Amino acid sequence: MEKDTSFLLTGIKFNKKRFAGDFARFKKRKQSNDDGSVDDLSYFKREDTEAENVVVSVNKKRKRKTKAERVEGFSVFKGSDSVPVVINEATEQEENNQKELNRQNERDLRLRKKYGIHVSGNNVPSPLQGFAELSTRYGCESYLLHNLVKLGFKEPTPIQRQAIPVLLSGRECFAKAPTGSGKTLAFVYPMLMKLKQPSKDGIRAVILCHTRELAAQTTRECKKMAKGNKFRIKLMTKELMRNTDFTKLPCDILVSTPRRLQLCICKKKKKKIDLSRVEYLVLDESDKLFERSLLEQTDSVVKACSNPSIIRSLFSATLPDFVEDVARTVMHDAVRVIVGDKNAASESIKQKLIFAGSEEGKLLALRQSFTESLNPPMLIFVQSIERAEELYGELKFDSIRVGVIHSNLSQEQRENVIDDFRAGKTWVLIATDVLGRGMDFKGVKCVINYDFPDCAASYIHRIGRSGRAGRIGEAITFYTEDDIPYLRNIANVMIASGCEVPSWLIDMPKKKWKKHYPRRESISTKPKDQEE
Ligand SMILES: Nc1ncnc2c1ncn2[C@@H]1O[C@H](COP(=O)(O)OP(=O)(O)OP(=O)(O)O)[C@@H](O)[C@H]1O
Repeated sequence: MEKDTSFLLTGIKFNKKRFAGDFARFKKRKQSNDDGSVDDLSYFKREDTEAENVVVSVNKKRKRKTKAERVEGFSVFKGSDSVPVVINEATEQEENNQKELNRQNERDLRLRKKYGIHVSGNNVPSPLQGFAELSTRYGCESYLLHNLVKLGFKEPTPIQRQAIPVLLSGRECFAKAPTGSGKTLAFVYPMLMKLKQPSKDGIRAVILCHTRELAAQTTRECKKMAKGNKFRIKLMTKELMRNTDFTKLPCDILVSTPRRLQLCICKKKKKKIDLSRVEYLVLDESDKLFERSLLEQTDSVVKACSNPSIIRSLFSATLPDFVEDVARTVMHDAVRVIVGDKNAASESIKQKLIFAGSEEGKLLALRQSFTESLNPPMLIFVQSIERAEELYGELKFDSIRVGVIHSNLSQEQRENVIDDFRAGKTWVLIATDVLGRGMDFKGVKCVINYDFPDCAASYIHRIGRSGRAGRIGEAITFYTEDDIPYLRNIANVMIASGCEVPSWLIDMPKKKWKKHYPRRESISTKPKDQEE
């Protein structure tokens, strides 16, 4: 990674667009300084006079009251000492404004408390009371409101209530909200509102997702929300990468993985992608994008988005301290929005831990749970590609419609597996962590962590594939002797999400959780001497 990335530098550039008022004042001072004209002096004089008048207005307040007459809302002063009239009016106005501001602040506090929204930052915009405010407060176009109705969304979710106004007011934002709580809409909707119309100015918005599957899903969601407008919303596919002259690509919003976009940034001069006009950049699953495996690629993209007025936002269901630190240092006047407890999973998921003893025990427990109550669609997570194939090999001969997905499959195979699962052709999908984040399979009722997750964040995201959009979900996590030292970390998440946890688990010593991928015996019911 380069040392002085623009991600670091753009954070401290002066945003002329956002601070247009200040910029104009500054420019005026500077101009007058340059030519030393009278304008220069009058600028300061005007300020001085105002200050003087404020003092006068305070001193003469009582006197003026008796001399004032009200004519259609204007105060008219008789006599020569009527100069401070405007100031007095202004003071009253200021007091009223302050009172209204206080009332608004109280309303905001109540609303935030009701929905578990925590914010920090300067002058955080009020949360939305309902979707109707998008129109009354922000002049949202009717096609967008119409799309909300078509999608059946009646009320904004807590993250939408707060993050949408933040982004609409042109502020950068880093946000954490539970899995399945509608973060996609929280960043896509304000983006569409701000972009207003398609334009020929090149790519104006970029959404980065950590996997192709999530990028494809986000593109689809984006198109659904933009229906009725002619925005060109493109998914960066292999084909697009290979065959496109990006200088001619009609595109308003681009959704991509960091890897693919980085390759297009590095292309030969003529055909390389230009991100210098990007006005909105979203890093979805931002903590994943900042992990070592993706950091360099993510950084290249952020750096290429060099527009000084860019609005960047980071979203995830987990927000580790290091991401907060990055956000605080590099983002400009950002607002932090946290919904719920910082280390909690979605509260609509019933979480269970099952001691399986050994690897063999896990397979028995899984088959047992299928015979007792198979509750499809269901996701089963394992820790490696190899183990995903092994488990698939075991289950495909059972009378269950089972599929498997991991990063060794071709893109087409991955797409087919996802389509089959969405269409109900497969009931149980075995997956590695490639599917652990962001994917929205509405009906998933149960997630099984066949292999213990490698960290608390991965646990929160995996089980968050169930219990989405307020639905009830169930998460079962198998553990063996190898996993016991890490149980306490899961217990912490369970407690934070309001689940009951046995007291012996709470009494366990805390262990710093490095990546936990123990070597496990292969998944097989074949007697050991028959294994190849
Ligand atoms: N206001 C709303 N009312 C009802 N459903 C909604 C609303 N907003 C979004 N949804 C639905 O909620 C589901 C989850 O949304 P989304 O995928 O954006 O969640 P997320 O917070 O990004 O989850 P994750 O952290 O797992 O990525 C989707 O099916 C979406 O259509």
